[in-house]
Parts: sequence; structure tokens; C-alpha cells
Amino acid sequence: MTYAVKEIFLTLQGEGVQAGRRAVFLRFSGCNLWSGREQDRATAQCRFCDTDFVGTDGPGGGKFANAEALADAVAASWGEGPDRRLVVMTGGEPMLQVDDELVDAMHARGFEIAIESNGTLPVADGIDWVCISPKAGTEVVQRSGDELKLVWPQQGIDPAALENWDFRHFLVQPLDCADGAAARDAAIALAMDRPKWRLTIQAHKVVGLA
Ligand SMILES: C[S@@+](CC[C@H](N)C(=O)[O-])C[C@H]1O[C@@H](n2cnc3c(N)ncnc32)[C@H](O)[C@@H]1O
Ligand SMILES: Nc1nc2[nH]cc(C(=O)O)c2c(=O)[nH]1
Ligand code: SF4
Ligand SMILES: [Mg+2]
Repeated sequence: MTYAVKEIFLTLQGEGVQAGRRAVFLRFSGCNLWSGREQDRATAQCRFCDTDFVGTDGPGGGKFANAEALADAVAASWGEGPDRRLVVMTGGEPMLQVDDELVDAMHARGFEIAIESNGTLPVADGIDWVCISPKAGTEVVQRSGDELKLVWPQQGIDPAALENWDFRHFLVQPLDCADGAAARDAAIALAMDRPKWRLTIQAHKVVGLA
């Protein structure tokens, strides 16, 4: 199958339990919860997105004819060295495009695969680190994984109702928005009130990485 990719870049994972780790980010184009166009944001299912995932015009982006070609591009972005190779598949919504061929092609090049998904589509088998970030008003079908990352505050989600889902880590991430200070306070309050949850911040934004 062909893949539409917004951008491929080398950085440090900024979010979640793996924050700080060197990783190639593979950002797929397109999402099932928002068109990505500002004029549609107010009526979208997900309205707080901080990401441009429209088109294939970012650094390293493009249309890739098959899994081998895409995996080669990710490996080239990592560079030399076999140690602790990590690709983070994100978007947009990566599960609109990730398939077994791509998973196998990345593993064949020595990569661990992490995914950032909204959970409305089942995550492909074989992915090594599954991060699900639920969005209010959507049906999350992927209720197991490594980390559940709740962007907070979000009207229409009750954290208590998520606590029996099958995740190793329950994380609360402040909503990046006009009133970021209030969102940080709300996220801290959640972690203080409900010890199952721990605070994660978007560290890449703090230190000025992509
Ligand atoms: C851009 S999304 C792409 C992956 C997938 N579509 C998802 O939503 O999980 C990557 C991560 O950024 C989070 N995110 C998006 N907008 C945000 C914002 N304004 N503040 C904090 N986190 C945000 C998402 O919840 C998700 O965990
Ligand atoms: N450095 C960095 N870490 C991230 N973790 C999740 C991200 C995402 O957009 O999915 C992201 C991102 O965009 N940059
Ligand atoms: S589901 Fe993810 S990529 Fe899609 S609009 Fe929401 S945060 Fe952005
Ligand atoms: Mg991001």
C-alpha cells in the first residue's frame, strides 16, 4: 500500500513515560476526528489539536510507494548505529495507515515501534509501545496498551470511568491552549486527587524541540 506522510524528523520523545528518548517521528497525514482545516475545527470531533497533519509537504514528507521505501526513509533519519532505535508513529491518526507490512519493515531495520493514537481504531499487532489518548465523545475501541494519556481538562470525559482500562500507565497531560496555566493546574489537581494518574508534560515544547 502507499503511505501519505506529513513529515519525518529526528528528535527526543517529549511526552509520556518514554520522554527524553531519541526517536524518529513519523507523522502520517490525515485524521478521522478532524480535517485539519481551521475552518472545520469548531465542528470537529477533536477540537484542540496542536498539530499540522495536512498534506505531505513537511520535512521528509511525501507519498511512499510501499513499506520498504518508508522504512528506509525512517532508518535514514535515524542515521548510523543499531542501538535503541525507536520510531514513533503519529499523525494525524496513524492507524488509518499503519499496517503489518510497515511494522515488519521497521522491525527488520532494528526499530522498536511506538504509536500515538486516538484509540478509535484497533492498533496493529506487533507495535511495541501503545499510547492511546482518548477524545471526548468518541468511541475508544483500543482499551489496552502501555500508556493512556489523557489530555486535560476535557469536558465529557470522566477519568474514573477510564481507570479499569488495561494500561500499564495512566498519564494526565495539560491541554496546550490559550489558558495553559489553568490547564496545568487542572492536570496537577487530577494527579493529586487520583493517585492512579501521573502528570506528563510536553517537554519538547519546554526545551524548544520539534
Ligand atoms: C497530534 S496527536 C496525534 C496522534 C493521535 N491522533 C492522537 O490524538 O493520539 C499526538 C498527541 O498530542 C496530543 N495533543 C494534541 N493536541 C494537544 C494539545 N492542544 N495539548 C496537549 N496535548 C495535545 C494528543 O492527545 C496526542 O496524545
Ligand atoms: N518531541 C515530540 N514528542 C512528541 N510526542 C508525541 C508527539 C506527537 O505529536 O505525537 C510529539 C511531537 O510532536 N514532538
Ligand atoms: S485525534 Fe489526534 S491528530 Fe486527530 S485532531 Fe485530535 S489530536 Fe489531532
Ligand atoms: Mg506533537
